[in-house]
Amino acid sequence: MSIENRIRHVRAYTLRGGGADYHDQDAGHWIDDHIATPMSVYPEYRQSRQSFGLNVLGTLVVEIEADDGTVGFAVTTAGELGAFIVEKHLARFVEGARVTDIEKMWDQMYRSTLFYGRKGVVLNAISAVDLALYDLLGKIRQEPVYALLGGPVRDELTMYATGARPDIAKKLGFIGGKMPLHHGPAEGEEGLRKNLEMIRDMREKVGDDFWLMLDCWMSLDLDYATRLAHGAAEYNLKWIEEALPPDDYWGYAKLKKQVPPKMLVTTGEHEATRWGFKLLLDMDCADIIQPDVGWCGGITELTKISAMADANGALVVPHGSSVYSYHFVVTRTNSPFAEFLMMHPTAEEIVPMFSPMLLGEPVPVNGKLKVPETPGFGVELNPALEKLRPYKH
Ligand SMILES: C[C@H](O)[C@H](O)CC(=O)C(=O)O
Ligand SMILES: [Mg+2]
Repeated sequence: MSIENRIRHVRAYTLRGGGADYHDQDAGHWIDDHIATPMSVYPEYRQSRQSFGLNVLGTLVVEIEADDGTVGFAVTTAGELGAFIVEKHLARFVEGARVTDIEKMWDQMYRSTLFYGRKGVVLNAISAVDLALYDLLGKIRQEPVYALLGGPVRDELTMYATGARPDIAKKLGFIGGKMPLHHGPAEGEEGLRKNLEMIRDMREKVGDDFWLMLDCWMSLDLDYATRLAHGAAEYNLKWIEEALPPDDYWGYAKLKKQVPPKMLVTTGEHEATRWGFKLLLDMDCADIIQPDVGWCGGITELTKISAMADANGALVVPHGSSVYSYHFVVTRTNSPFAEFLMMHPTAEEIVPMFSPMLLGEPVPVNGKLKVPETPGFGVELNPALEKLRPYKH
């Protein structure tokens, strides 16, 4: 095997049922239980995020095969739309290229999609190709991706858990627990009271020394977010996450100035590319930025985002992203811990974040995660799942 290997073929598939589209869960899951969203202004869309289409996309799987038969792959949220973009547009910049030339492929994918891309599904699709290229290069070089990124700066990752049960997360050894917010501004003062009551109740359950955080999933306005933050200070809330819509950079800049001392403002999971994150950083919108590695542009873009954040004194704690986050976080001092999304329906047990799609996906043990040393990202696509290939080029 040689780094002179060239890419023979790119294939894009779709899969349903959890996995990279982790919101695509069965009824009754904590992740779809009256969570505050930008759609909560409409009473008919308050109870379920699936009711307004949160799970419409499904998972995109990108496979990239080198001329020696080695196959790298990656998954993200982008479904059939992403499969079209990869097969009909992006594949041309990848097939025939040297497996090492990831920077050039990324640049061509990004520049060629500017007229309809820049963020959203197009960046999800570019991310999946980028991650599959890293997986392929790691497999060809017989090295884990973290070794391609300069090597680890720590032996294992410290993890916090996102889910409905921080009290159980504490028992499982996590460093902290992040809860979803349930009521948005349209649910008035009673909703605000219920939100604060939930934090108070959880603080009582977990005691003083455990981190408690709140994920607001873009649902608030500046006034409500400020009042919520000040109300939650009494319960020592560590951070308030994604309080405002992602385009409201001005609101985030004000919120960061208005929150109580010591409370952190975090955001960025729905942001993409170095330019999007440059706005967040230049405008001093957040203490911690949270790029999703499968949505922000992949590892190639995350290295740039991370360097910029480091120079601005901001931490980078990627949103979700499973192995794609773990391999990155272990290589960066300004990413001191990582997120684990509790995908068990009641958040009471640990199941792999992208379950059931990946084989070999690592999970935290006593709140610590060891990143696999196996080549590439160290996982395989579960062959028991029936994947579709809706477009062929
Ligand atoms: C729990 C949140 O609403 C969302 O589903 C996940 C998320 O934003 C996060 O993990 O962060
Ligand atoms: Mg979040």
